[in-house]
Amino acid sequence: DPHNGVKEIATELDQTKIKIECVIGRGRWCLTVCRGKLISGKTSIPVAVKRLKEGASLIDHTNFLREACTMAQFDHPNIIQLKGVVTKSIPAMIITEFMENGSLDKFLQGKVNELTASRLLEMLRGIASGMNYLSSIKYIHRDLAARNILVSSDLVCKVSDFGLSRTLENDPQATYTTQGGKIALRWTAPECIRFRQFTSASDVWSYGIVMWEVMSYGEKPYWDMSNEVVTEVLEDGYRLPAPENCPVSIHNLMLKCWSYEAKRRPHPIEIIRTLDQFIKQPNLLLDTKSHDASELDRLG
Ligand SMILES: NC(=O)c1cccc(Nc2nccc(Nc3c(Cl)ccc4c3OCO4)n2)c1
Repeated sequence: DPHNGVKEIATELDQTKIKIECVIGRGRWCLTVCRGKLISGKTSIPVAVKRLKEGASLIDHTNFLREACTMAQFDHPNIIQLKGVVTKSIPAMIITEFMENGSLDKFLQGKVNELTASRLLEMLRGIASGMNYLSSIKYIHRDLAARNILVSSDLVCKVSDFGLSRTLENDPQATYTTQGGKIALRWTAPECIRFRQFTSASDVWSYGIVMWEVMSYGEKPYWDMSNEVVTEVLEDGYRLPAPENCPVSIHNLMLKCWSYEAKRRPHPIEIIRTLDQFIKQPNLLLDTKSHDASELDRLG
């Protein structure tokens, strides 16, 4: 029961120590995300504050506290860090570290000439490390997507939006399946769509889509193809093509994540090792076709 669990595992903060500066995001009518400061003695730290408005339903309140309980259990540099909660006064608040660059999908859009392939791989490596941590503690995210990754001022990527994972209720990309479940279809493995079989291996499929989003600088997976056509062509073996200037070996890793059989997809630790090799030896990224020194420069 998140109403009791949150008291046991999350730090209750004094709401007088939280100074709200501005609204930076809005969810459902009852949820806002603000930038603020958490005051501790003579110092203060920048925080993000998710607030649940008075009058929110019991379901909204339960999901809100469930998200706090979930985040309170995590401790990893690539998972959003919970600083504490306010539950003893209204509005209820979840306070986390502040991620200056916001969501990864929006951050990447318009940065084609600013971020080198090497920088993109570092970001992907961080997300894979966060996913590996979740897999190691048997936590299935169910909604890995660039919109649910946050970016710090020094471009560290952190997995976030956990309260939604159980229900996907608030994800605007989530639609209802014919069986009545709610999923973000373009990021979801076939076995989840067909049988609701969510596993760490289906998170790896979603990670492959995140790889494609990152290497295409925030392009929408499958562009304007309808959900029905996406489902159909995936069953026929179609997979997203390599984004422009994406090294063949990176696209090959995406394709492995999109193996139809879950057991054939790479384990997160394999993904980390592969990305580490590419980061340490960019020459491994040189495609099979002929290239010149400028290709290495472009890869950064
Ligand atoms: N448009 C934006 O949302 C935005 C823009 C710029 C910076 C941040 N930054 C940012 N940093 C950290 C967290 C969040 N959002 C968030 C999440 Cl995702 C889950 C739970 C929770 C949150 O804040 C407190 O509790 N955001 C968010």
